[in-house]
Amino acid sequence: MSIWDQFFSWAAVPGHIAYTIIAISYLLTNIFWLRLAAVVGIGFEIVYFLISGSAVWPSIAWDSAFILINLVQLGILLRDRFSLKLSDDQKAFIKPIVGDLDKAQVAQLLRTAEWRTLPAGTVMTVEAEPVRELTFICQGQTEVRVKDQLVAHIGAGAFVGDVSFATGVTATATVTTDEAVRVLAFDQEKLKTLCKRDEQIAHALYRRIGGGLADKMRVATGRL
Ligand SMILES: Nc1ncnc2c1ncn2[C@@H]1O[C@@H]2COP(=O)(O)O[C@H]2[C@H]1O
Repeated sequence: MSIWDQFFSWAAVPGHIAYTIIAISYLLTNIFWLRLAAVVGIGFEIVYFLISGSAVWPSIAWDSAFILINLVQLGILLRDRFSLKLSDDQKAFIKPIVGDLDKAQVAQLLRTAEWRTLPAGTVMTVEAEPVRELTFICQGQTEVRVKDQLVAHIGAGAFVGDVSFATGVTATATVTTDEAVRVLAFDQEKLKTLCKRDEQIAHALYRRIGGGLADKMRVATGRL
């Protein structure tokens, strides 16, 4: 049989399906759908090996191992996805941070954080002291003081502690709540560990922090 006859034969159909799905999986950025596509694609590849009469047992054994690895990871992702229980308010608050992360990644991200309501007058960071948390303000207003001078007010949608999180330095300002403030407080250490493990989460978070710092700079220079 010529190469073309082989390529267009019925026996090659599962192979074409397998490699098309695997190629599509390379284009996916959502880890859940990527793994699912990989399992389906590799499954078709095994069928292809079996019906094409060229059962290559070492390849089938390796394919089975790849499917098993992906199924275990899919199980973990599904467990994380189902563990995510958020009110509509909470979903709206975190939307700017999580972007288009998978639900399982959002659940992992939220495991490093705590929802809190801080009463008026709460000191969130003290200038020149270490910062333990990266705090995202969901509702309410805070004041930012440097050397006891008021330099800014920051509110919903902004981070407090972003400079120390990104650079590892002590607090550049003292931040105090002006009123009751609803926050999502991330443990910096846990968050850094998660960012090392998952580049997509790190990318989404640092993009948001970068955008927030640019906004703060624009406000600060606009006042000059
Ligand atoms: N000029 C400013 N405008 C807005 N926010 C600021 C300003 N200076 C400091 N901050 C915030 O105050 C925080 C104090 O802790 P960090 O230095 O980690 O991160 C700082 C910023 O989140």
